[in-house]
Amino acid sequence: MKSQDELKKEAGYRAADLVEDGMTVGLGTGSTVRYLLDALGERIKKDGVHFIGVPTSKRTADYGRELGMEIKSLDDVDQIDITIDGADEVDPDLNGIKGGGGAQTWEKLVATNSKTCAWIVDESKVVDQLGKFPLPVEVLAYGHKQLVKRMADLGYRPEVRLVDGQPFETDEGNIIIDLHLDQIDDPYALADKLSNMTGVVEHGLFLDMTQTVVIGGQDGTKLMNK
Ligand SMILES: O=C[C@H](O)[C@H](O)[C@H](O)COP(=O)(O)O
Repeated sequence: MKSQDELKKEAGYRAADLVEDGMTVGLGTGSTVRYLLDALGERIKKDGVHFIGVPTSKRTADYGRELGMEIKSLDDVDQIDITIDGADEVDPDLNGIKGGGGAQTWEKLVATNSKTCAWIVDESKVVDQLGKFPLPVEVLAYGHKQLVKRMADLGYRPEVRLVDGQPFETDEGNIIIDLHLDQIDDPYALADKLSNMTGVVEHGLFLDMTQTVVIGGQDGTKLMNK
């Protein structure tokens, strides 16, 4: 039986084949994406493939540069051909939850400016209904305690994400509130509600944003297409 990490690696390496010479590529964030970056780094060294990488976090930008990639900010490119990113949960409609690493705001910005998107996941992340994974919401630090109260009143079971007892800080200097919802019956309605809450920067519901999911599984790597 392969470990979850091996399945992430297989998905990441398979998705690296989606990148073609000369492309501008949105580079996601997380442990699965790290394998994608490794695979792309190998293609740069072995085949001399050249592409421009648009990172979705400082971590990805740093690691991409280390591997010899040309890295540009979203503001310095005209368009992105494909974005490849991880996900925390994916449902049969290819909607998903992202932000387990706190990077969902840049991830959504890069994804919405891409011609096409692909997610790379291990099979444990494919679910019938979204919501078991706590939904990450990036919020401004100022006033976040009031926002936590409002979310609690709405029954969202909010929890400020902590690292070593201190609030986790995103690349934009904001805070993450994780919502322990258990199940999300209407992701579109919830997305609207969260987007309309003052103080919310971006939530981790990614709806109708990806066309392909590359799934690393015990029986091999499979593709789900919209
Ligand atoms: O903020 C982080 C991202 O949305 C990640 O892509 C997501 O959390 C999946 O991460 P991993 O590949 O580490 O499970």
